[in-house]
Amino acid sequence: MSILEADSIRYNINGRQLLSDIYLKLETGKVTALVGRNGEGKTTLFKIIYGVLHTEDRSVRVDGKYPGPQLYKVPGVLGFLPQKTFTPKHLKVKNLFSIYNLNMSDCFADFPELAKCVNASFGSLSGGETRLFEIYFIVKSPFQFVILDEPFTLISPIFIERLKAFLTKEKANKGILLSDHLIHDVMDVCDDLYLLNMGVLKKTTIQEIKISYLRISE
Ligand SMILES: Nc1ncnc2c1ncn2[C@@H]1O[C@H](COP(=O)(O)OP(=O)(O)OP(=O)(O)O)[C@@H](O)[C@H]1O
Repeated sequence: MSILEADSIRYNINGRQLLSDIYLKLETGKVTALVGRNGEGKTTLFKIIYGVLHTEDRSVRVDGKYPGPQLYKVPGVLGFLPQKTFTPKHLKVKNLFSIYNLNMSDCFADFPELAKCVNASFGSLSGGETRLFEIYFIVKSPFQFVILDEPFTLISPIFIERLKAFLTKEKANKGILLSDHLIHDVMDVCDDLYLLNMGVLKKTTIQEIKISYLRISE
């Protein structure tokens, strides 16, 4: 098992303390979820952990060692799915599988509805198809950990169900950190759950989220 710990993270934006003294732990074999309302700083925290956004106060350890501030430069440790698409539109889907060195049949076994896209150029796909392929490429790439920023958003219900099954299977090989506003889908797949509220990150439970965040009383 491997552990990634993000510790002592603070970040100020326009004089406002967006993140204060954050501690977050990821483990391989688990899906860890981060929930919080719009603008709470979830994406900002992801970018800081990944190393593309600088802050003076940041400590990220992988198995107790410090790989350096730009984790994205360290091979095989951490992959990141941003909210916006990042794949060049002119590339054909089948060529992307070659670039990522991934097997198309494996992908279409998990997502049969995507098989029809194999000869299409990436730019001609629907928003949901685009998103699923990018999630697939990041999750299947040889990283110990992956961060998925809003993987369920923009995806149709059938694809969400397939994606949840896929993530539940793939966590056997890696640690997955995700955030999404589709809280019920998040709760279906997560093993560990954190709530980001007013700059403070707190480990929580599904029960607590239902009561305090979704206002569902049972
Ligand atoms: N480059 C920037 N310049 C100024 N403000 C920014 C910048 N990037 C983010 N912010 C602000 O920082 C806050 C946190 O943004 P962030 O995108 O991290 O939130 P989030 O929790 O991911 O939100 P959402 O759930 O809507 O995606 C927001 O108030 C946002 O407007």
